[in-house]
Amino acid sequence: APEGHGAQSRLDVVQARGEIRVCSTGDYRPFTYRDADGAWSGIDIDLAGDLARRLGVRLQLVQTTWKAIADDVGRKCDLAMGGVSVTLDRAKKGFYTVPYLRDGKTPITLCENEKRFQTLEQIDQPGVRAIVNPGGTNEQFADANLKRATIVRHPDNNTIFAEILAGRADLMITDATETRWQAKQNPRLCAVHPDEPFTFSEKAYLLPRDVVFKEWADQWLHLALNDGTYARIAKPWLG
Ligand SMILES: O=C(O)C(=O)C[C@]1(C(=O)O)C=C[C@@H](O)C=C1
Repeated sequence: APEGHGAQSRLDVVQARGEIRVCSTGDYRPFTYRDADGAWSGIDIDLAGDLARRLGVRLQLVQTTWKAIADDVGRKCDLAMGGVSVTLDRAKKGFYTVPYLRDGKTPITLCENEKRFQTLEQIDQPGVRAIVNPGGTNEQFADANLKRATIVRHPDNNTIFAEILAGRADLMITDATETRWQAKQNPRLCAVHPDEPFTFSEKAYLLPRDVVFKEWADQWLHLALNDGTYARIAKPWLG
């Protein structure tokens, strides 16, 4: 049957096409990164490779943004991978696989300021500049929790940490996994209590509303989590 046939699962569409299209933002290390030459890397890029291999199709990565990601799934691509948090709003538009990683929001700041920004009350003060990337759960968290501090919206998540290093922002509140990675790359940046973040969240892959496709993706991810594939792929990124 041709692509788009109503009763057909996307699982069949992808196999008939011989290619799976995976949306990713490419701006969120260590999950997904796209360099200036367009080359992709990251935990979820490697896992997308494993998924395609085990499904027996080619992998095509498709550029998306945090604002557009939930709408692009099912239109521009078959699923989205790359540090996507489970949110109940996105779950109204699509399905998620089982989760594969636990995370939560925590601050990252210059090491010399680490003691000043331990609690939300310390951070939410006049004169404190909290920088945030728009479109995802970081912005939602900042809008919901920062009433007195200044929220600096910075469109490019790849240069956001340089803004803190340059002194144009005091801190960012983002996922603990990202704060650990960025602090490792930049010795002047410190992750603030990344093992005790302010929130609980989980990472999973976002799919269209298609139970047959979700069933296969869940079985693949469950297997990868339990047969050593996930551990092997995540090790160089998560340490
Ligand atoms: O929106 C999500 O699901 C994310 O987890 C992505 C998100 C965000 O929350 O904005 C998380 C951390 C990165 O700094 C960039 C994007």
